[in-house]
Formats: sequence, C-alpha cells, structure tokens
Amino acid sequence: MAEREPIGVIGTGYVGLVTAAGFAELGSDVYCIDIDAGKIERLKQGEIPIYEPGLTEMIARNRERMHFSTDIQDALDNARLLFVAVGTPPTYSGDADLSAVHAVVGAMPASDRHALVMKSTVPCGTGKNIKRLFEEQGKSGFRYVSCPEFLKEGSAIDDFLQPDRVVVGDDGDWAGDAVVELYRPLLTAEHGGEGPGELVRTDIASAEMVKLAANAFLATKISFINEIANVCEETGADVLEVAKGMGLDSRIGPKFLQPGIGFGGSCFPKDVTALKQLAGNSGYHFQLLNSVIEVNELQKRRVIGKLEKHLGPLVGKRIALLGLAFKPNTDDMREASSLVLSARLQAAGALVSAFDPIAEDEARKLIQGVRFAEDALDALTDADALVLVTEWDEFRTLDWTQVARLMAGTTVIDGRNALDPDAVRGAGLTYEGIGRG
Ligand SMILES: NC(=O)c1ccc[n+]([C@@H]2O[C@H](COP(=O)([O-])OP(=O)(O)OC[C@H]3O[C@@H](n4cnc5c(N)ncnc54)[C@H](O)[C@@H]3O)[C@@H](O)[C@H]2O)c1
Ligand SMILES: O=c1ccn([C@@H]2O[C@H](COP(=O)(O)OP(=O)(O)O[C@H]3O[C@H](CO)[C@@H](O)[C@H](O)[C@H]3O)[C@@H](O)[C@H]2O)c(=O)[nH]1
Repeated sequence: MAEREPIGVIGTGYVGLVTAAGFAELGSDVYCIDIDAGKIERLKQGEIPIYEPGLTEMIARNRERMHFSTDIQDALDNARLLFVAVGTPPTYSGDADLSAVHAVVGAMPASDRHALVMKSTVPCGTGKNIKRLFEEQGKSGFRYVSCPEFLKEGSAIDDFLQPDRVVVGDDGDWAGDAVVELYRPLLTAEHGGEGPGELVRTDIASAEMVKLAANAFLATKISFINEIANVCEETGADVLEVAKGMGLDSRIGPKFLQPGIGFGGSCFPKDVTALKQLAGNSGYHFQLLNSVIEVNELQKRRVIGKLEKHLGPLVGKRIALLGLAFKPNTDDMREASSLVLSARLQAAGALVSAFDPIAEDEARKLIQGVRFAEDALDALTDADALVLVTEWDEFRTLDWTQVARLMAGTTVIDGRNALDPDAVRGAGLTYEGIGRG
C-alpha cells in the first residue's frame, strides 16, 4: 500500500469514529482526540462507545494505526489535516450550537502547516467566519476545508467506503488537494480511484450549503410522502403502491419515500431547523421548511388518533411499543419518534411497555414511566394494542399466532409499514399501517 497521509480526528462520536476507522482502513495513521476522558479511556481498551454495525471490527482490524488521546497536541504533532467531528446540536433559537467548533478553533496554534477539515454540519458561512477568526488570532496560515459528511447511522461503514459523492470546499490550496488525495481510492476511475464516489470540488460556502440542502431535501421527501399517506387513508389508496409508482420515475427515485411516524435522529430535525433559521437570519422566510417540520411533528402524533379509533379513550389502556431507536441498527435515541409517542400516550393515561433490542440503555436516560420489557413478547403480553415504532428485523418475523395469544386486545399499528398485514390479520389481529387505505 502506498504511504498514506496521517490525519487527526477531533471528536470521537459517530462521525469521528467512522471517519477515523475508515481512513485507518485505507492506510492512514489516525490521531483521535476527544475532551471526554472516559470515552478515550474506553476506546484505548478497545471498547466502542456507540452501536454501529461493523465499526467494532473495523477499529479492531486497524488498531495499530488508531491512536487515542485527550491532548490535541498529539494530533498537531503527527498530522497536517485535522478533521473536526464535534457535535453541533440545536439551540433554543434553532441555530446550530457552534461552541464545540469554536473551542477547537481556539485551541489551534499559529501554523502554516495545518488545516482544519470541517466534517461537522455547520451553517453556511461558518468557514468564512472561522477564517476571519484565524486572521484575528494571528493564525492566517491555518488552512480551512469544508468536507461535509453524508453517512447514515446503521450503514455508516458502507456509506464511508462507498460514497455517492465526496464534497470538498476549499480555497484551492494544498489542504483541499490533500483531502481529495485521502479520498482518492473511494472516487470514480475518472478521478483516479476505484470507488463509486463522484467528486464535487467547490468553494467553502457551497460545500456547506450542499450538506444542509441535501438533508432538508430528504426530510422534505419524507414529509411529502407522509402527507400523501394521510390523504391515502382518506381516499382508500395504498401509499406503498403510490410510492412505488412515483419512485419508478427516475426523476423522483424510490428512496426516502417510506411513510411512517415521522423522521427523527440527530440530523434531519436539527439541520432542517438550522437551515430555516439560517435563511431567517438573513431575512429570507423559508416557507417550505416550516411545513416539513410541522408535518413531521403532526405525523408523530397521528398514532394516538389511530389507537383511539380502535380502543376509545386511552386511559388505563396497555400499549406496547416495539422499537425505540430513531431507526433500526442504531442505539441513537436523539429526536426518536418514540420519545413523543411515549410521552403523549402517558399524558393520555395509557400504561406503556416498550422493548428495543439495542437502544434500551439510551432510552432509559430519556424516557420515564415506561416499563422496559425483556423482549418483544414480554412487552406485548396483556397489551390492548401494540405499535411498531422502529422496524428492527426481529419484529418482522414475530409469530403472530403467539402474539395474538399473549395480547389482551387485537390492535396492531404498524408505524413503519414493515409488517406483513396478511400474517398479522391471519392470526385474528386487527392490522393498521400508515397510509394503507
Ligand atoms: N451522526 C450522524 O449520523 C451524522 C452524519 C453526518 C454529519 N453529522 C454531523 O457531524 C457532527 C458530529 O456528529 P456526531 O453524531 O458524531 O456527534 P456526537 O455528539 O456523537 O460526538 C461528538 C463528539 O465530540 C466530542 N467533543 C466535543 N467538543 C470537543 C472538543 N472541543 N474537542 C474534542 N472533542 C470534542 C464529544 O465529547 C463527542 O464525543 C455534527 O455536526 C453532526 O451534525 C452527524
Ligand atoms: O423513507 C424514509 C427514510 C427515512 N425515514 C426516517 O428518517 C430518519 C432519518 O433516517 P436516515 O436518513 O436513514 O438516518 P440518519 O442517520 O439520520 O442520516 C441522515 O442524516 C445524516 C446526518 O446529517 C446524513 O449524513 C445522512 O445522509 C442522512 O440520511 C429516520 O427516523 C427514518 O426512520 C423515513 O421516515 N422514511
């Protein structure tokens, strides 16, 4: 393997660890930095603090190339490129909280040998502001590259190794060239690589906007199909047939047309709001995004109406939630629809039991008053209704005859259209999905 450039990665959350493991897999030495000493200690012991399929194995495979520390100097001493992957959570105003990003910027020394490569999702204009800060702090030699991350939790390793595109926004200097070089193996043959990744090399502001616009568009697609699903329920059409018919138009495409009980996660809700806020801050009212957000909030609550339709008032009713994570194959509970649902159900007086195969520990930190069950069957025993919240594979293959025997009632609300309606109905249960007539 040709000699690969060593890199620093600042922040060892989802994006930081996947970026670090990915580049180590491609042959780089990676200096991983986090202010969370406990996390770094666990990583040094080989313990991976997040659940992401394939990540533990990938880190184990590249153990000798991955170095963990709380001291940013370790990265500065060994690498020119410092990938920033710290959190940018929402604030009360809807703007992204850039305090962690600014802490990193402030910790950089004057250097004309280093560059910050921004992986964190930041508002358009952040790069410009950071470059101005560097100037003011006498660090004008420090380079800056925007390299937004598009990975999805649950398939993050594949997304890293087989990107649709790599976006590099820079000032046309050595740092941008070096980032492209690092990604070269993952780019298409046209760009000298062996992978599927198209390269978009552009200016910093445009790169920043690609990330926000892509997330906002995907979220819009989901809210759109959710509204179509709601109309299908009024009109007797089946949204799955509708989505199939729409998605076969290559201008529309089949992806992100799955109706459900709303999008969650650490990105869509935050980034859609941040883009709306960014527009608002500069005097533009982004009308469409208001609707995307509102539709999503209402969608999370529609399950309550469905349950009431079948059960009447929910006071004292036993409701089982299958799945709590914001989507399958992750333990991430950030903005999960289950948070709204469990709170609404309890407010309506229901008794809620819940099971998630992986996310229970994270869920316990955020959800009170719910009985956390041993497994799916334990959760639904004596339940008047069950709601599929997260489409983990193991729920698709439940023995519905056994389920019917264990439940007190017969109502099954499939919040992700993931179950086989015939199998559920065949066991004598009442099936209701989202937008299925
Ligand atoms: N999670 C995703 O799927 C995803 C995908 C694409 C982009 N993003 C974006 O990437 C960024 C990181 O997201 P995440 O989910 O990995 O975040 P995370 O919250 O899981 O991890 C952030 C890490 O940064 C560390 N940190 C905070 N301040 C630090 C500092 N000053 N120095 C060193 N470490 C510090 C924290 O201790 C934490 O370990 C966000 O901007 C997010 O919007 C996330
Ligand atoms: O057709 C669909 C697709 C997704 N979802 C929901 O949308 C949310 C987000 O799903 P997904 O996009 O798969 O997960 P994330 O890991 O949040 O990834 C998104 O957010 C990341 C952070 O910015 C980006 O990097 C990714 O490209 C972008 O897909 C989840 O609640 C899903 O259940 C739907 O309801 N219907």
